[in-house]
Amino acid sequence: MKISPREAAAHALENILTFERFSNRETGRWLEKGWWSPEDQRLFLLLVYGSLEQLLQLDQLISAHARRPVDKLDPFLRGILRISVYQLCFTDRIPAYAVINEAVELAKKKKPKAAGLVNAVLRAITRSGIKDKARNPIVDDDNLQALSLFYSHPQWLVELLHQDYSWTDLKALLAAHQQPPSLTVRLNLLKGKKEELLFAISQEGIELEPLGYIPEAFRVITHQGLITNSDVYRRGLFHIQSLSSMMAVHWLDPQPGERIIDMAAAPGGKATFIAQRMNGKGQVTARDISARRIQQIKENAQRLGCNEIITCQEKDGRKPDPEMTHTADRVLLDAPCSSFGMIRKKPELKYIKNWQRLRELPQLQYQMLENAGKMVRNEGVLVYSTCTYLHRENDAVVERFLDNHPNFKLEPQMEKGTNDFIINDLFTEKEASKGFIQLGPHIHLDFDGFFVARMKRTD
Ligand SMILES: C[S@@+](CC[C@H](N)C(=O)[O-])C[C@H]1O[C@@H](n2cnc3c(N)ncnc32)[C@H](O)[C@@H]1O
Repeated sequence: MKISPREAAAHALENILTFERFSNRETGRWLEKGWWSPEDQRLFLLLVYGSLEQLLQLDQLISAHARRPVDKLDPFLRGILRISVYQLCFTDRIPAYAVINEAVELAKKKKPKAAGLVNAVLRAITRSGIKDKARNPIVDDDNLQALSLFYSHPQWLVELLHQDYSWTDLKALLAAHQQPPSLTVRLNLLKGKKEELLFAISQEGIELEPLGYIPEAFRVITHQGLITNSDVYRRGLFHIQSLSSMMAVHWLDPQPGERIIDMAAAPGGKATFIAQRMNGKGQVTARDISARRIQQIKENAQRLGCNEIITCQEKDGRKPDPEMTHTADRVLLDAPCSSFGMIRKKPELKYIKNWQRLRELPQLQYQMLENAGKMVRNEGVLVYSTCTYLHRENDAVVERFLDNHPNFKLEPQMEKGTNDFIINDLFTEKEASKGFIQLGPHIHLDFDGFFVARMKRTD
């Protein structure tokens, strides 16, 4: 039965936070029902993503006014309160009385006895004049607790980031996480010339603008409904991909006819771009530990028309693979990581609670990098990337690998020549000449947080 965008947002929020569903999948699931007008779809997304972005502030207000911790509230009521407080404190377009009425009606539908509590909490928050306080930047500097609350990042995460970032950079980073991310796509030049693809895509009401850094990269300006439901998407004319992801493939610099191994390839964003950069000629081995996610590589490769040169293999990258020793021209290890660089797109990542996994990541990454290195031929290239900011998962892993393998050296790919377009627009030549780069949305606006290092083997 069709429900309103507000009711769906309350459910979606709780599914994401309680059952740890990814926000993109959960919101996609609701949008696919095709229930709402474009305006209502936007409202739904605003309520889900806005509430996730500001969750800690919202919860603090709710707990204070409900006189009990949010986690003691019924999940659906909690969802209603969260999206309503978000509207009261962080949006201007809906008057307070309308927000409160809607919330009370929703509560009555499922939990009639709790409608009074919802009404009382929301009225008290409205009367408290909290709106301006919630939005004003904190004046009080260097206070971890204040930063944590204001930017809605748990204190442990702020502390973790502060181990690697100065106060100024930390604040800029947290603030950048509150900004909406760009939706970027990669044109699939295996399916036609750039102009032909752009024309076909525009015919379906999807407006794109070029992004100077990478020739295949475009920002989506307007589109109707779910972009993945469009015919041009289904026909594989483009792939939704972050600029950072595309850049990692440019750093790898795959060439037609080569043999490339992608060690952690699912869902295949980079593997399919590698195949595209090779003009569909050569051999890409796309491996992953997850059989379910390998299926996604296959679907993407099929849709993008590069399935003939991509071979999928279910493989644990921690285990050595003697048969493949020295066989690859280039190996990409886009390692499993804490993914904090994706917070703008998946704000729920801020609230993860799997500490054990976080602690184990550097060792997992190192083990996989060791095995990746063994597969590279002499004079071949090894690229290590992650979508996180933490030194211990990035430079520290690479440094340890280089210390133990003197036959590998960092290689500055960004020399004058092949990849000038990236240097000119994004990095200074000095930055680009180090052989690795840490990207962050506080400096490189359109990019997700990302790390890439390029190494060359010389025996
Ligand atoms: C960052 S994602 C890869 C994204 C992919 N390169 C792309 O561009 O679409 C990391 C991947 O590592 C895989 N993974 C995790 N542990 C692994 C292991 N021990 N061996 C191989 N793959 C692993 C995960 O299943 C996940 O698909």
